[in-house]
Amino acid sequence: MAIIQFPKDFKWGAATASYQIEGATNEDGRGVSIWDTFSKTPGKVHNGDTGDVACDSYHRYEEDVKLIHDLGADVYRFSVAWPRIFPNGTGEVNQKGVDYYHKLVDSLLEKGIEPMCTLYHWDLPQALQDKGGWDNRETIEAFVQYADFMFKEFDGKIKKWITVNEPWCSSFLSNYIGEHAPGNQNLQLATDIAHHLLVAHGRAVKQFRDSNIEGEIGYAPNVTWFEPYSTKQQDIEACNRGNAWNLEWFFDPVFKGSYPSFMVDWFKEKGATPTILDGDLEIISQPIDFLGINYYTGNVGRYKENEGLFDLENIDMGYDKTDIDWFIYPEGFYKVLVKIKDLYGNVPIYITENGACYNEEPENGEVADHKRIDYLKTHLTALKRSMDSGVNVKGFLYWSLMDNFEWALGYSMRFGIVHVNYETLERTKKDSYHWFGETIQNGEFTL
Ligand SMILES: CCOCCOc1ccc(-c2cn(C[C@@H]3NC[C@@H](O)[C@H]3O)nn2)cc1
Repeated sequence: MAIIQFPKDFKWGAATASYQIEGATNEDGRGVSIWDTFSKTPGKVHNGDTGDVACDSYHRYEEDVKLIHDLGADVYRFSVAWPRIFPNGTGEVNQKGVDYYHKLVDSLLEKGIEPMCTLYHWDLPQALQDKGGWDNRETIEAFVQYADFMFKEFDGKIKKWITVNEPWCSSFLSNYIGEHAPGNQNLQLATDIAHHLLVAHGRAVKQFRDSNIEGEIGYAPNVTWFEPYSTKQQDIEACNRGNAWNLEWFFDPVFKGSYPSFMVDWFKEKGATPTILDGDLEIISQPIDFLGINYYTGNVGRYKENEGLFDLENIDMGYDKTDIDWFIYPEGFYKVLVKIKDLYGNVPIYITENGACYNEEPENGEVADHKRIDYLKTHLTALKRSMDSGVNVKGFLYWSLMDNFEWALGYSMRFGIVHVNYETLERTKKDSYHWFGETIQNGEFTL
């Protein structure tokens, strides 16, 4: 039996996001977000689910902070709903929204839990979307105003800031694939939105530096891993393209100040070129203090002409899948982290999301989610392998603290280590919660 041990100063925690857990979408002056609009559009979200109630964390945050404390977490990652602060995206501040986040943050600090705050986790004010959303560069200005307000309002309380969560999801998944809000399907639009999200990130980092705010700032891109089916150059190059859509496309501009040329050429062939203004890449490549990494799944890929955007087909190798139909592929977690180190050096990394979807319900007040424990064991082992290979990982935040609104899949998919009964809103600690808590306490686990 192998023991997997983590450094004594390794930070452990869990993550959530505003639209997925808060509810109270029409309370205390909150403005409408694009996910309120999208979830209320027939056919967009499973079962017509919306975030109107979600986990009702807006009213139950003290109970949730106790769950985080009882877990033994060092850090809690949450996101701020931009429309709670600026209901119209810009202009007048909604003090009741600000007050809510002070109560949440104060409750965390009182229990010795470090808040890690994501500024943009997809709930863009609808008022900004009505003016073009992230396709309109004015939204960048609005984001900088929002970020600047939050930096100064919470200076000294929040010391780990994340500008943008998973820009690939907010650009390509939301505006090319069309599965997330606002649901466009246009590659040029998505490419420009991806660029504007990166500019917004860089502008917020510069504002943070210029304002001498205490703490650290980064962003949290999502990554996946395509392992070439064979050593054939076509398979290797197809997988490189698939990986680069999440990796190099969103990392090169930040760490190298340029887009990856092999992908620029590929997108050009597909009719899409990012609209870059003078100074954009200089702004985007503002140095960051840490990198958030979100990893869930990977797979084996093979070249197939005209398959998808990258002539890349997924091969079903028969790997086990979670209940959201994603392959369980911890090897990919190890490989993508080593590739990040090799490409971008040793920037401090926090795993800001990693988790498994399993939909067990409580029986006699318990949830025997042992497959989620197995997922955690294999992925934490892959993570430690990367650390032993020199990757500078500082912490791990499980996605998610509790079951919540899983975007287009609504409440049908459960990632939580705490079960939520959406009828009663009762929380039930799952077996994985207890296993994770022991791992945090011991700083190790046995494979
Ligand atoms: C090629 C076709 O693809 C169609 C679907 O493509 C994807 C890709 C990725 C996702 C996805 C969902 N999550 C979990 C969330 N991360 C942030 C947090 O809010 C979690 O709820 N991460 N990635 C969904 C769909």
